[in-house]
Amino acid sequence: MKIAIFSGDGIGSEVTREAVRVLEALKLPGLTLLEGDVGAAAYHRHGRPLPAETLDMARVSDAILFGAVGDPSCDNLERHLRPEQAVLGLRSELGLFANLRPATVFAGLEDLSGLRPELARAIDLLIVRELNGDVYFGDKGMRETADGQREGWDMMSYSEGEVRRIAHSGFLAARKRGSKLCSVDKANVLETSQLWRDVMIEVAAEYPDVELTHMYVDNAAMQMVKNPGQFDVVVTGNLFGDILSDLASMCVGSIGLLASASLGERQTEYGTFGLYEPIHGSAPDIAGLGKANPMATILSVAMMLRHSFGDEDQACKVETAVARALSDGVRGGDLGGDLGTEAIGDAVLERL
Ligand SMILES: NC(=O)c1ccc[n+]([C@@H]2O[C@H](COP(=O)([O-])OP(=O)(O)OC[C@H]3O[C@@H](n4cnc5c(N)ncnc54)[C@H](O)[C@@H]3O)[C@@H](O)[C@H]2O)c1
Ligand SMILES: CC(C)[C@H](C(=O)O)[C@@H](O)C(=O)O
Ligand SMILES: [Mg+2]
Repeated sequence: MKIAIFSGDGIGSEVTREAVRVLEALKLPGLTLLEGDVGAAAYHRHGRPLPAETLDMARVSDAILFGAVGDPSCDNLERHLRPEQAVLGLRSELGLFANLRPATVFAGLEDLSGLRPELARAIDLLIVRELNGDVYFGDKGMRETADGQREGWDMMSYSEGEVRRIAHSGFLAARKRGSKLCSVDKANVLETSQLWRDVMIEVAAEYPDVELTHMYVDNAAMQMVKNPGQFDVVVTGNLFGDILSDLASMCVGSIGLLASASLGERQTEYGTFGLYEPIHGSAPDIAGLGKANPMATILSVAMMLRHSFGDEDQACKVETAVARALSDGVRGGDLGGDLGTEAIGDAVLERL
């Protein structure tokens, strides 16, 4: 089994290093790790954030472990050269349209949530975020209006087929959990969302065992803080899912804890091909200081074991080691403690 490691920029390489230590400690038979350049690192070395060699490496791998991309020094480059294009390019080139972002409160962390402990305790939700469409991938540009002002524009759209396939991902995920699916949109204002809602209702007919509800995204943000325990699976578009998942992360305590899996249709001999990454970014404010919490990336390895290698036992082993570390009081700066990235990695490894 081949895993491509794309650690990227900022804390990306720091957190990925710890996740790779965990992966190696599992001694999976026939494991081969490949390393590729992405993001600002790739731009400086190859002139592009997603070099052809990296994409080729992704294509011959069974799964990808991704750190993070983004560097303030690149924020004024032409858009196609910016580091973020690496992760966007991998998602679209590899057809990884279903992004699973689970958010659950770990025992002992209720007091560290941004919410009151009694609200936080009930959080056990999964955001299913569409990843290949929406305003992210529409035409965009800068132009000049008739009265000589600069105008930025981005086209938002979803085709019926794009909504249908993520609807199935949402319903199937709900069926494996509490059978409740909340579709989040902005159908009161956007045609893109009206189509989204119509298609969700059509697909619901195939899943009579799953309860489908709808919520506008502004209300969903409010409800996530008011009563997050009401959510089981949330299915939503690319932009709303991006925002709601960062919100959910603080409801469970820290963005340093939220893992993700990005899946498509490709099957390998081991399972579903996927890209696994923490939901956070390259955190330039703490990059190079050894302060980042690597748990989100380590938990992404667990998701990889589950989805791409069908190894539920090893996935649970990794998740249990992280949960034990947290219940034993292992805390990085993001959770009010003072342990560094490597010490947190050590703590998880000791509990594997
Ligand atoms: N998938 C990705 O590669 C990805 C995701 C999000 C943002 N980004 C990029 O990352 C760069 C920085 O973005 P941002 O600052 O908006 O978001 P960010 O997620 O990088 O950081 C937000 C805040 O959370 C903190 N934080 C994030 N991860 C942490 C961790 N593991 N441990 C402790 N603290 C952590 C940071 O220090 C910062 O204060 C930008 O270039 C952005 O485009 C990349
Ligand atoms: C870096 C950026 C393109 C990315 C996104 O918006 O999808 C990030 O915020 C994420 O959540 O993975
Ligand atoms: Mg994001």
